[in-house]
Order: sequence, then structure tokens, then C-alpha cells
Amino acid sequence: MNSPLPHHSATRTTAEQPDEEGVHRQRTAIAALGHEVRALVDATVRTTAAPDALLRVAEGVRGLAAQLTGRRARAEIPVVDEFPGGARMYSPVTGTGSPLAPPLKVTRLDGGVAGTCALGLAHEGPPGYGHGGISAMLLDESMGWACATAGMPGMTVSLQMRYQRPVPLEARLRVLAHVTGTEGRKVYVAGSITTEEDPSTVLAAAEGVFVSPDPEHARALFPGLRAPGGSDGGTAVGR
Ligand SMILES: CCCCCCCCCCCC(=O)SCCNC(=O)CCNC(=O)[C@H](O)C(C)(C)COP(=O)(O)OP(=O)(O)OC[C@H]1O[C@@H](n2cnc3c(N)ncnc32)[C@H](O)[C@@H]1OP(=O)(O)O
Repeated sequence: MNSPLPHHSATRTTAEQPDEEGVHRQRTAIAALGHEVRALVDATVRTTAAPDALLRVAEGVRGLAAQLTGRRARAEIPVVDEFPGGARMYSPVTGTGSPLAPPLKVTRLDGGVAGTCALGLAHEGPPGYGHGGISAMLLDESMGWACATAGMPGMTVSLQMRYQRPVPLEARLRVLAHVTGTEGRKVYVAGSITTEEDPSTVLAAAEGVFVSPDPEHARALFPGLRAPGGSDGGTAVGR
């Protein structure tokens, strides 16, 4: 699992809740498929193959996609997820099941979180370097985790980025985030990206404001979210 932070396993209601072993098997399989599709994405943006080969592969991929049956509804929280504050298998940032995710692995630090990942050619902005939007995504997500770790899961209302050096592709990166203050439902957070090799040179930095929605707003935004036990329809957030 990619998100070893505290989670709320009872915050979601589903008609068919698999047992712990079933969830583990499903997550393992989701991560295995995510890994292979990420490799496919990498090969897709790296290849120099001729048009005939590209068209042949396109046909094969269409056939594979047709085997992925079932369809999760837009606001449905996957049975393998723990939201908020836990595993998000299909997150475009941390999700081991997402071909879009680097994926970023987040761990708790004293006073914040640290994330590690490497970006690939699929995340390119300037040739050889990461796209600025991808850096913002890594920071936004890590800062969101810092809020959750501080007990105030929230949504970004402001994110100010500073791009100081280009972020190299194919280098191990370290993303740090910590809460700098709170004011009512507002959480102030700061974050930075460096390489693991040179942690003293900040490549990109961000300051953000996150807001914990009040319970009524959270219920409206996330209808799949329920309080532990699910009886009162309340939420585990918005405190
Ligand atoms: C369940 C959790 C799940 C948490 C889920 C976590 C998933 C993590 C994902 C990573 C993070 C994301 O990408 S989140 C996705 C991107 N963000 C969004 O889509 C958020 C869109 N915004 C919204 O939906 C809304 O703004 C909410 C729900 C966040 C808050 O609405 P609200 O509850 O009505 O809050 P509102 O009264 O307007 O504002 C609350 C306080 O914040 C201040 N405020 C508002 N905007 C700003 C701002 N830009 N800069 C400074 N301060 C601001 C207000 O002045 C007010 O201060 P005062 O008067 O109280 O002093």
C-alpha cells in the first residue's frame, strides 16, 4: 500500500464490502495492473516505432481495455479506498493503480509528510525536465496529506508556486510538506521539492491554504462519505 498514514476504514458505505483479505488481493491486483500500464505509458511516449507497429499496438490495447469490465460511478468511493486520510488506489498522484501517478509514496514525518517518486518522460515539460503542473500536483497532494496528518483534511483554496530550478526527470525526488498554522477551518501549509541526491537545493516550493469543509458541505461534496458506523449520515471531517 502506498499511503501508510492514518485512515478511517469505516468512513465509507458499500453494498458489497469485501473482507480484509479480499481488499488486500484487490489492491495487489490493482497495483500490478497500474504498474504495467505505467510501463505502457512510458513505452508509448518513448517509442520510435514505425506507424504500422503503432497501429498494431493501438489495436491490441483496444482489445485489452475491453476486458476491463464494470464501471465505477463518478462520486463512488472505491471499496479498496479509505477516504479521507488513507489509501487512494486511483489517485493521479499517489495511486499505485493509476497510470497517471508517478506514483508518489507519502510517509509521515515529525510535523508533516515526506513524499518520494521519480518523474518519467510522460511528465515532461521542458525537454528532460518535469512539467510545472506536475510539480504543483506533487506539492498540492503532499500539502493535502500534511493537513490530514494534522487532523484537518482539507481542500486547496490557494496554491502559490515558486519554480526555482527545473525538476529533472528520472531522478529520485523528495517532496516535503508541513502545516505552518491554522485559523478556524483554514490550514496554512508549505512544501518543497528537491532531489534526494541534493536535498539542500530547492527546485520548487509552494505555500497553500486548505479549508476543511463544514460537515454539511462535506456531505454534499462527497455523498459516499459516512461517519464511522454510517448511521447518522454525518462525516468524519469538517471539524
Ligand atoms: C472532507 C475533506 C476532504 C479532503 C480531500 C482531500 C483530497 C486531497 C486532494 C489534494 C488537494 C486538492 O487538490 S483539492 C481540489 C482543489 N480544490 C478545490 O476543488 C476546492 C474548491 N473550493 C471549494 O469547494 C470551497 O472553497 C471549499 C469547500 C474548500 C470551502 O468552501 P466553504 O466551506 O464555503 O468555505 P468558505 O466559507 O468560502 O471559506 C472558508 C474560509 O477560507 C477562506 N478562504 C476561501 N478561499 C480562500 C483563498 N483562496 N485564500 C485564502 N483564504 C480563503 C475564507 O475567507 C474563509 O475564511 P474565514 O472567513 O473562515 O476566516
